Amino acid sequence: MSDLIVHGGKPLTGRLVPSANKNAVLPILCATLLTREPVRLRGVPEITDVRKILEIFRSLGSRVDVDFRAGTLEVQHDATRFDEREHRLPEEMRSSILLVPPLLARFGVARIEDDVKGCSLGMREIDPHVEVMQHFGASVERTDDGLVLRSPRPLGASQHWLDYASVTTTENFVLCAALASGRSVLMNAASEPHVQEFCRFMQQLGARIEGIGTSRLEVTGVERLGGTDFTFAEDFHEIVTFLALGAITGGSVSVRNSAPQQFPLIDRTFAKFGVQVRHEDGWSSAETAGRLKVREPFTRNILQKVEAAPWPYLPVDLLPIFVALGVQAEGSVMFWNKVYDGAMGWTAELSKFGAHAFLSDPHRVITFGGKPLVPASVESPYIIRVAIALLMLAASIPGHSVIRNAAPIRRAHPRFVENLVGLGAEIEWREGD
Ligand SMILES: CC(=O)N[C@H]1[C@@H](OP(=O)(O)OP(=O)(O)OC[C@H]2O[C@@H](n3ccc(=O)[nH]c3=O)[C@H](O)[C@@H]2O)O[C@H](CO)[C@@H](O)[C@@H]1O
Ligand SMILES: C=C(OP(=O)(O)O)C(=O)O
Repeated sequence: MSDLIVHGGKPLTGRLVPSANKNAVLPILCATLLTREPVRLRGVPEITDVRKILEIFRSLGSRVDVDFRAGTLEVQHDATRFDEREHRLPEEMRSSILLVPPLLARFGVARIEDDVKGCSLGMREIDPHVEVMQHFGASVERTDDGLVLRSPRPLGASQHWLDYASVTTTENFVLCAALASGRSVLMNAASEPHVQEFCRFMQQLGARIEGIGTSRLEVTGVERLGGTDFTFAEDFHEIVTFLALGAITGGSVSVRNSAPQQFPLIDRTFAKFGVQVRHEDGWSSAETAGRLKVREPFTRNILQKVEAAPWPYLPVDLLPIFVALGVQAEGSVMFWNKVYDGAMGWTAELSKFGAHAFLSDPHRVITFGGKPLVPASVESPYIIRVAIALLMLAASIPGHSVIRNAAPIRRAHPRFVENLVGLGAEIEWREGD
């Protein structure tokens, strides 16, 4: 178990360059398996999920040359082989499922393990993925510990309309369609910044994709994909995290941000807690005039609210970070997670800090913020941004707090503790059983 020990109450101040977005890096890594040509990636973060994917690449016989200090990765899958009886996809990460289309395209066979669940946010379905593979011509067989899929090569083109705008299902559709024979169309496609970044990478490999950033993606299959040299963009999750850490501790953090056009709704959400975000010359910063305070709506008798849903709504993964602001801000806010049915239960843990948060149903929680808080020892569920939300509160409360089981942070944020120490935090990892 990895715990975070925090001596809170210090304002965090300074400038930071964020890392790449795990949810762009992982599908892009999986996509490299579609080509036999060398691919060079820059800005590769040293996070556990990346290590797991590189490990499976090595075990498949691919060439992997990574330098995490420089952030560069050279990968080539020319001598790669896959045996469904021998190889297992990485566990405890959702992105494992993104290895399935490249395996089908290259070897005509793939496995989906029972454990491709990722963060414990509630039900994480595999049916939409299986349906996509079936539309492209795959057959599916259930085994004791997962599914085995087999498909013709090349895959046939597909016209498909998703039940909902699923991030990884959209990416899997594009991965299948890139080398399929003919024109494939996906309706109700996801359009998150990481989905767009992934599609741009696919274009660099030579994939023919139209409609990036919209809910209709059209992909015309090509015979083969080439190599490329690609630099990852900055992670909006990490930008928001550091801005929020500055605001909640009464400090001021500036974060490099090359895509402020993605931020208008995020900025308005910060403003609901009295935090003003500014974007200038490629940097974003957050300022608070005095205490955090919830902005009262003009409509009488309603609560201020933050709604999270598929893009272009506020991303659900950011919700815990705003819940932490809600706990510290004077006033009440309703948080509404429209995606997951089990992502809010962790808020019971907030009472250990002396906070008042009420779980109204599996999707909604109300914070009654601005109460005096005390340091505490709290337990994080296996949810990356919840570990961060608990840490934000610990950092804002004077005294000694412990976030038990904070290791999920390492799935997405490289050098997280080092970065916070650089901003003036007193925080360290404690490794235990
Ligand atoms: C590796 C990766 O990229 N993971 C992200 C990806 O996961 P992932 O692609 O697994 O998430 P999906 O978009 O498929 O949504 C997750 C679950 O939410 C439910 N659902 C979702 C949308 C909807 O309109 N209705 C609905 O019921 C479904 O049960 C679904 O299984 O997107 C999620 C939603 O942004 C993020 O939390 C994850 O961090
Ligand atoms: C929930 C997340 O990741 P995953 O889907 O891999 O669990 C996340 O990145 O916040």
